[in-house]
Amino acid sequence: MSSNETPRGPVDSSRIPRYAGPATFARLPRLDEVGTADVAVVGVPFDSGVSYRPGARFGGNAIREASRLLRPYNPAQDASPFALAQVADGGDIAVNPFNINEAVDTIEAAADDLLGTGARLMTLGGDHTIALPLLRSVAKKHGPVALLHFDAHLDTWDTYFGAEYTHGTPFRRAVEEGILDTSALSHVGTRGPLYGKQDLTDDEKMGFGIVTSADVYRRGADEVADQLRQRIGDRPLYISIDIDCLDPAHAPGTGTPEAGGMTSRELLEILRGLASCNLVSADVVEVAPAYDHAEITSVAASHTAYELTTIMSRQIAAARKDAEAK
Ligand SMILES: N=C(N)NCCCC(=O)O
Ligand SMILES: [Zn+2]
Ligand SMILES: [Zn+2]
Repeated sequence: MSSNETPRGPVDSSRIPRYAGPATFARLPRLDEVGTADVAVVGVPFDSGVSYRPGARFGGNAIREASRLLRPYNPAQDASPFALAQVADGGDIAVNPFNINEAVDTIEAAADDLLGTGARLMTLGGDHTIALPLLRSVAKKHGPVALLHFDAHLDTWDTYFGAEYTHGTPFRRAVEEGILDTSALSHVGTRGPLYGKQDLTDDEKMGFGIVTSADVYRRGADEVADQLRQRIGDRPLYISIDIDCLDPAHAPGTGTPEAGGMTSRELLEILRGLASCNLVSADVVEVAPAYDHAEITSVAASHTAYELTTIMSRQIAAARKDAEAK
């Protein structure tokens, strides 16, 4: 979208019932309807990398369905994200469910194409395996990126059944490949049993700092966001959100649930506290609707993606304004 075009926003829910018609994220136009977008929301229906309950391949569409109730003005960030920039639903990246290596390559190539148009990506998973090809693509464009990883799990394990590409291993691969800025890596919401203490030592050696879910509870969202912001500075930032960072009470619909997690309020508040960071792309993964109830998980995921797209839209609009002033 050039600066003098008005973005095409969501369907007006005061005229067309929000439950009518096919679901796109937040009832936004499809990418093919607008040509190019500043932020492309893309589904990745892939869950062949999971170690426990399957079903995250249906996550993206569940999030789209739950996002019908999102409204165009976000008071928490005082912004109308879909008016500030063109946000559009790019549909799904169709990947091979029987061949993980091929799926990983397909995701990377599709992300290259989308990022090549100048869009930032808001990806809806899918299991956490998909973060690796997305990070590869983002790093090709921006160089090694800062990573903020919200998750109950570390996802820096080495292999499962000898497999390198799984939902428990994306960030170890990413560190090995040199696509992350190891001076700004953080896990948030970490908790639950590990295989051994070595998991933590390995993780620390890779450069990760950990904010546990208990830390979030004790210190509060604002203080946690302040600390993260300082660590990230103005580096290009990728945010990866495994919905199991939330307590199973807030996100039952996921494949590897762990007790003692963050509330959805804490997650949303931390994200809002990061609004000044240079967010280049993000994902929300591990929504498995078969274990969900009353769309609890997909509603939380849709609001999470809404905050993330709001951050991106605000930055795009601010950058445009700066460029125009010059
Ligand atoms: N990324 C997610 N959701 N889970 C990783 C858990 C890996 C394990 O079963 O040890
Ligand atoms: Zn997890
Ligand atoms: Zn994960």
